[in-house]
Amino acid sequence: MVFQVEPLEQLGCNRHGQERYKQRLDQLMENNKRPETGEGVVSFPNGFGVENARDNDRLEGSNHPFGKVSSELRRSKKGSSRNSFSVKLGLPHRLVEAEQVAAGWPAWLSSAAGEAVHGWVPLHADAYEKLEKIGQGTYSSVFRAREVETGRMVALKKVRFDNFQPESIRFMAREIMILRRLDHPNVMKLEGVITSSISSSIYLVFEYMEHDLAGLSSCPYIKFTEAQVKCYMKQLLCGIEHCHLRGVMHRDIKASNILVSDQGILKMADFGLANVITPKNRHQLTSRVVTLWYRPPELLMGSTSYEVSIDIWSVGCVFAELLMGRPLLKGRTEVEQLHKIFKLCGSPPDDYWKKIKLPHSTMFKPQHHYESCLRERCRDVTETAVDLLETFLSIEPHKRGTASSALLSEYFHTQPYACDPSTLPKYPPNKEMDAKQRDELRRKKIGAKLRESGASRKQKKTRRTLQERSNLCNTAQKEEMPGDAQFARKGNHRAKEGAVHGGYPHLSLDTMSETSQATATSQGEGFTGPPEFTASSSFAWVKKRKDSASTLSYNPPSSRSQISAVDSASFPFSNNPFNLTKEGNQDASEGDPEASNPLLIRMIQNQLDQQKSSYASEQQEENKLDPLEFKVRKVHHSRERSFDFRQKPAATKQNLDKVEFSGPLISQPHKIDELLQRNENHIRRAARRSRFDTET
Ligand SMILES: Nc1ncnc2c1ncn2[C@@H]1O[C@H](COP(=O)(O)OP(=O)(O)OP(=O)(O)O)[C@@H](O)[C@H]1O
Repeated sequence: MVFQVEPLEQLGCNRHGQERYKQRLDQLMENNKRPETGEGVVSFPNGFGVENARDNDRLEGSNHPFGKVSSELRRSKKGSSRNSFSVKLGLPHRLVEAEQVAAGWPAWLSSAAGEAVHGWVPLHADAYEKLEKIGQGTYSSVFRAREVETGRMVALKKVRFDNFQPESIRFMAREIMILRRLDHPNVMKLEGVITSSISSSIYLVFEYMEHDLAGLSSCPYIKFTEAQVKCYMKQLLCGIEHCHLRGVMHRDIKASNILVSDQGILKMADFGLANVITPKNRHQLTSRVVTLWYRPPELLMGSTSYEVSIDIWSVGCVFAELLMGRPLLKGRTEVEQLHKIFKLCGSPPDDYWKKIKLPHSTMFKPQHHYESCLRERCRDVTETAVDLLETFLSIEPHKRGTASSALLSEYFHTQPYACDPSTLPKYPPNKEMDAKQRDELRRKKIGAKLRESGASRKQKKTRRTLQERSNLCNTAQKEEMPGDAQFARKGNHRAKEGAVHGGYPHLSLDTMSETSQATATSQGEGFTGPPEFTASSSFAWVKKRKDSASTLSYNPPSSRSQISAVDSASFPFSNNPFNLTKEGNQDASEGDPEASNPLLIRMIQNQLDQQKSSYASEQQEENKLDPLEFKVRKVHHSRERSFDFRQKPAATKQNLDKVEFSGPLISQPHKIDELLQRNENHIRRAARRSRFDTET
């Protein structure tokens, strides 16, 4: 039997992984000695990670410890992409699966995403001591852990699966494959994958990073010097340059996805939305990528044929955040985001609108031309920095330059130069999550002050009532589930997590009073999104929701909706069929004109519909080209995205299941968010279905 394996350097294994891998190979060779010679046979295909002829040549000629690349096998790579894994290995798919299962991979993983773990052996959970939770993403929870053997800290990203649907497994597989393709000091390295043949979960193992740029830049007592900003930007651009040169578009660059170690080393993380583009595989892409505040105008206008320049726009937003200490463009909806962009960067000239071939683009053309006010807004920033920022934030993608050209810009070649990462201060733990926690504490303090002053006697009464009910329900819970201590513990644990999340308090009965009050007092800049109702709270929630629903309903901060109303009202569209001017919306002066104009809602719906169909066609197109391109893209709406309707009380879910194509006049400003969110959920579901239809 011939075992085809990847050269270790292509696999990106760490030292321990490599040792384990070698041991495994020895074992395989031992078990498969040729009877006549007693020799084990291992050869190298041109497998995953070998991207070009230079790599192949290097490998073919090399005296690799395990053998040589077979040219024949390299040629066989041209087989159909769906079967490429087996073809590459020169083995029937079943045998490859069997081999992976023998190596310790669960069968479900091997059959759905064998290519991602090809050549690796799983790491063992008992090699790590899991510590506290340090991050929460849409599809994952991240934990700090200690490698038992070395005491080294690592981050374990636990990936959530949707009932083991192959698509959600492959979704994770794509992230793994992209991470394995990258190898750069400023890109997070995947060290291995923890799973076992009996386990139903998967952990990705990464080097532990103490901070992220969102947490650091929002910290009130941290003000970066110019040399420090240059140091971070230089590292970020080097990481991005590497990704782009390897054909990887990140598609979710934002301050919280840029991690920084205590040694000042910056690494790009979270490749969950990344995609590989090569001149050969140019196909339609989805425009529903990149977190709203960092999303470039062409995506907001529905482009499906964008390039790596979308990442450069996001880099510009991160750059501004580092310079100013707060996010630059904080839109609540796509329309508002685009409006903010035009107001800041200037609206594009007429010939831009003629040239661009974007669906509905003329709908977004402002009636009045906006001059850029970026320089005015960056009054305290040096000339070279604004020049670079202006380049990054060019409305026209080709004017943004590249990561390489940015690294050559004046900014990095004038004093003060970028400082050395090792000279950066050692900050206390500061992640986006910590910033949220700070926000939450601040809100609680304000709430406490209000209570003390007796200003919110009514609130106090409700809280007391809720607390009493909560106690009652806790008793009921205990009574109904005798001995189910684990359940109760889990509930408490989730509640604690909720408190840590700041903006997304998980409601469970024992914290209900606290979180509802936090929601009620969460006004002002710290808009962090509506509360999330967890499964752990559903038991008591079902019992009590009638009574407490009014207290627990979500009210977005009034200040934000006011800002939005002012901004949007002053944003006249040229093709103004909706009369979206200040005057035209005077009736709705209390709310967001977007929210109060059913025609605009329809316009947004049109855009969403269009995106939905382009998304579906992208999926079909991607499925044709690469069987592993399958995932439902995460729809990022900055902090709104934890709004999970599935976990809403049943009574409201019914209503929420309806799609509103042309809703009635909506008076509350926050309704537009719900409407958009609801429609997006429908789009996601529809896209999932369409992908399933294509796959089955
Ligand atoms: N290597 C690491 N070291 C320390 N913290 C990490 C590491 N990787 C991730 N985190 C933390 O966990 C959070 C979530 O991780 P990540 O962004 O990879 O997950 P995700 O599910 O893809 O999230 P999102 O929904 O934001 O895209 C990060 O914002 C970060 O704070």
